Amino acid sequence: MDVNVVNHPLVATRLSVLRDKETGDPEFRSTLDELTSLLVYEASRDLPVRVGEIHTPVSPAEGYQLDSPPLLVPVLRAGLGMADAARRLIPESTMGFVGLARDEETFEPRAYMESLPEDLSGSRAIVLDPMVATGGSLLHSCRLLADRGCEDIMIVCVLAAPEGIDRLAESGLPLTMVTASVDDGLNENAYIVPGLGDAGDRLFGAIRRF
Ligand SMILES: O=P(O)(O)OC[C@H]1O[C@H](OP(=O)(O)OP(=O)(O)O)[C@H](O)[C@@H]1O
Ligand SMILES: O=c1cc[nH]c(=O)[nH]1
Ligand SMILES: [Mg+2]
Repeated sequence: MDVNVVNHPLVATRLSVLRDKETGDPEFRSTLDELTSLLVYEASRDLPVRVGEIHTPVSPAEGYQLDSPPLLVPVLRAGLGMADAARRLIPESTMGFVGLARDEETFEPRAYMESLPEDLSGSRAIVLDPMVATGGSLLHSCRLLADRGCEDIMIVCVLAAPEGIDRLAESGLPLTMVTASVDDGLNENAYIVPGLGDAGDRLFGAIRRF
């Protein structure tokens, strides 16, 4: 699996704000929004374009449109914190949703929602989730897309653990990844180290679900 770790001063500074435990929830939300714009800019670099003629006020010129814009798929909850920025950057996109909550004893994802097009034959998708820890949640999400025929799945995340990357790479699914950092690994609670804590809780508050 191709993993693009975006090496850029603006990415590094925003990631540091997200990592800092002193960063409050409103700043966490706005900084994740900014960082997502930078990551999606990178992720969309190779999207195919169609060339046609447009007219400036002065003369004809070459114009470009995205050819088959991607399906954006935020993984609830935390991926919702990336959804607005991604859609702002690619307004031609459509959006589907997957809802998962990791069982904090087994570390396996529990699915509670999916809203995706039935047929994704030949299409591409950009999956949004700030955290790839064990990789279980992203594996589940990407399988849903591949089972519908999606042939090109790009994961855009903020942090990925090597364990999660290995699991995704071994899946045989058509995946690539854009991330701000590959961190050291997982602790005994399967949290990313050094990480940034629980992204969903920092965006939306801690709630007990099961
Ligand atoms: O790689 P994994 O080990 O599966 O862990 C990563 C998942 O955990 C977090 O979501 P969580 O389950 O906490 O749900 P939330 O976004 O609603 O908080 C995160 O946003 C990922 O979806
Ligand atoms: O470090 C982690 C691991 C899973 N989910 C998170 O939000 N953070
Ligand atoms: Mg969470």
